[in-house]
This record gives sequence, structure tokens and C-alpha cells, in this order.
Amino acid sequence: MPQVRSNVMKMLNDEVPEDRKITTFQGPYKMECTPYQQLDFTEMTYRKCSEEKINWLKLSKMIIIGDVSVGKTSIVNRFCRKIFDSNYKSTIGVDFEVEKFCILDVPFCLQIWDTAGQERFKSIAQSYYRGAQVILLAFDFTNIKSLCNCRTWLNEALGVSSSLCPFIFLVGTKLDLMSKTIRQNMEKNIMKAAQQLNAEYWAISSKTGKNIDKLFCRIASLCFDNSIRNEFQVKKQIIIGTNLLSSNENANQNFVRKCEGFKCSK
Ligand SMILES: Nc1nc2c(ncn2[C@@H]2O[C@H](COP(=O)(O)OP(=O)(O)OP(=O)(O)O)[C@@H](O)[C@H]2O)c(=O)[nH]1
Repeated sequence: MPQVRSNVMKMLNDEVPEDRKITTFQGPYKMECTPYQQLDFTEMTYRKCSEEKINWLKLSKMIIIGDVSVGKTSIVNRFCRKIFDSNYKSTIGVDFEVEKFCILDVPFCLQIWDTAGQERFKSIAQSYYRGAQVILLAFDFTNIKSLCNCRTWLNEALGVSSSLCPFIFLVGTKLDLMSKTIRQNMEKNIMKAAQQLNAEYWAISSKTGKNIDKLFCRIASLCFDNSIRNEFQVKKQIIIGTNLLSSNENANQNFVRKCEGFKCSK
């Protein structure tokens, strides 16, 4: 049985294009503007991957939210299809894509949900927020109001998502439309907003492709590492918990409570 599984894993890895193969951990856009200070995979992740202990497919869900026309669909199109369309077509409800990666020789999938910014689709879109491990808040550099609205978008997403503490990214779009000086002047306030949202800040352009691949590699690296840590740390807790159970039934209840709090160890 393990042989069949490892053959399936190999087959999945063979399908992944070269630019989706991750061997080094992608760092943040700006070290001073991220709550996630991790700069490498954890030692446990390297060990488990090299021991070929991961015999199942890892999958994380991300949602992209933000005001109308800030460029959410364009982010997905640039990353998943390497295209950019300058004509605006509003998203109806939600769309989703699944992108395959191979991280440290282990297959990993990122489920990307592109939601509509229009108010009339909000309730449909919100029904897809549940279980998101990544929340990408998109704002348009040329429309400061879209940055101010990110707090509302985040609160709504956190109210629906059942994930204990998702990774949060604050992503400024349409970088190609900004002069370097104007962007630098804006960045002080943007970074302050990111801090208040407890989010990691990125500046991207879907038109030129600037920073798009790096952003997704960063997201995939963090999610992958986190899911392996959770998996193995929870397993370790289960073994300890089972031993305790035989001597003290109450210990099990404490252990389950601990495990619940363990879901996110960032
Ligand atoms: N110059 C420039 N234009 C962009 C960029 N990203 C998106 N746009 C344009 O902005 C407009 C809106 O882009 P979309 O990606 O459709 O926006 P959206 O947020 O998905 O919109 P809704 O689905 O209605 O919420 C389109 O005309 C895009 O071509 C960018 O990086 N640079």
C-alpha cells in the first residue's frame, strides 16, 4: 500500500511545471512588514519530507477579497494562466482554481477562490469563505478607499472562516500605475494599516507580473510548512494523550482542548 501511495505522489510531482517546484522558502516582501518572521522551512518539515513520511496530498484554501475592480481576478489570471486582460469583466459570485506545486518533493495544492467585489454578490461569496487558511486582502494603489475598506472585508471573512488563525496578506495591486516616489510616500501608511490588520504586505502588478510568483510561493511555503507542523505535532499529542487516558480519563478532555488550540502554531 505505501508503495502505491508513493507512486501516486511521484506521478503528481511529475505533472508539476518547473516554476511550481519549490526547494527554498520564499521570504516576505518586506521583513519589517510581516507578522510571519519565518524565513525557512522548519527542521521538522525538512526531516519529514526527506524521510518520505508525507504520503498524502496537502491542500490549502485561500480566498481573495476586496473592493470592486481592485484587480482580484487579474491576480489569479496572471498567476494561473500567465495572462492579463485590460478589459474589465466583473466576477459573478465566485470562481476558483487549483494550482499544483511540488514543495521539497512533496505535492501540494493551493485552492484559490476569487470572489466578487460587488455588494450584490457578497452573500454568495461569503458562503465560500469557510475554512480558508489564507485571506488575501486586495486593494488598488490608485484608489485609497479600497485600502480603508480592507478592515471591513477582513472582519467579514474572519467572522465566517472557521480557520483558527489564517495567514493574512494585504496586497496592493496595479503597481505599474504608480511612480516610485508616490508609492514610497504611500507605503508608510500602508505598512501601518498592514500592522493593524496583522497582515503581511505585498505590492504587485498583474499587468507586468511583478512579484506575483514570489507572492504565491510565499503563500505556498507558509501553508505547506504550517500544515506539516500541525499534522505531526497533533499526532505527537495524540500518542501522549492516549497514554494519559489509561491512567486518568479527565486528562483526555484536557488533551482534546489542547489539540483544538494547537490547530495553528504560527
Ligand atoms: N494597469 C493595471 N491594471 C490592472 C491591474 N490589475 C487589474 N487591472 C485592471 O483593473 C480592472 C479590474 O480588474 P479585475 O481583476 O477584473 O478586478 P476584480 O477585483 O476582480 O473585480 P470584481 O470581480 O468586480 O470585484 C481591469 O480592467 C484590469 O485590467 C494591474 O496590475 N495593472
